[in-house]
Amino acid sequence: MSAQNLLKVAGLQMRFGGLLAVDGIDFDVRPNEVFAIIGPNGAGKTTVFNCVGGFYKPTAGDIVLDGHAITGQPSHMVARRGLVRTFQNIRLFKQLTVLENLMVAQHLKVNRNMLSGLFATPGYRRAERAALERAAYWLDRVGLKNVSNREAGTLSYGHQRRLEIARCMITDPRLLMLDEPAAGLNPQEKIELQQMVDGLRNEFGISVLLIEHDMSLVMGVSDRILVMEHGKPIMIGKPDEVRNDPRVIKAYLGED
Ligand SMILES: Nc1ncnc2c1ncn2[C@@H]1O[C@H](COP(=O)(O)OP(=O)(O)OP(=O)(O)O)[C@@H](O)[C@H]1O
Repeated sequence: MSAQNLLKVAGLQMRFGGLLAVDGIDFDVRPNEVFAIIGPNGAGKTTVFNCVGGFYKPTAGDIVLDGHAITGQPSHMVARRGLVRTFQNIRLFKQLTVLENLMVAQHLKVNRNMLSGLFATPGYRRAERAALERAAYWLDRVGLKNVSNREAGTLSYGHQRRLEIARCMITDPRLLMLDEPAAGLNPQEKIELQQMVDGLRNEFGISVLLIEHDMSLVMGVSDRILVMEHGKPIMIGKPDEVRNDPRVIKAYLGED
């Protein structure tokens, strides 16, 4: 891997029948960087996310994570390489408790040996204890300690978003992909979300790839931003460059 990038996307294209939803998208995400993708509705942001995260197989292009080609690999494979994501429509195990959601996330990663689980070997019990400790740490870290035994589906929207992020972070990712994390949050929750993203990046050295419509969050948290329109790139730049670029203003406001 080049020290310059953790994720490299080149010539990405995704066609749905006659529709070119994404075409000619190139960008990289550097270590410890928050990189956002913005653009009007239907610009192709989610499609890029789904290609990078292993949910779609792109029609063309290359996706390289940490020096490994992951183009077209399924999401569980890219997750093993340290790329995890949240969803626009939150996807938790709603009938499980908050704590159970964090335990399940770890079992997918560490406990692949069913026999040791069945016979509760010392190694299994040790791993289970460690998993509980990690869950307790993350509950505390995202402010959900007091609701650890509540069913996830009964939490407020803001708390469900935090749990989704904790569930990603507990797997030790290198790249955290957040799909419209501010959707449905109130102004105070948005401020807390921005602080959380910033804090996670600083403390754990992760990179963050973000899709978001809330401009104050995007401008406040991102190092660089890719602006898309009709599946194509308009520009990549720092928040100030993007904010003042006439092409971006035109894409959002349309032509008179
Ligand atoms: N599975 C699919 N099958 C067919 N067309 C699709 C599919 N997914 C997305 N599209 C189309 O691709 C285009 C880009 O959609 P996409 O959801 O990626 O945009 P977006 O920028 O994420 O939009 P939004 O901000 O509204 O979420 C749209 O025209 C959409 O209708």
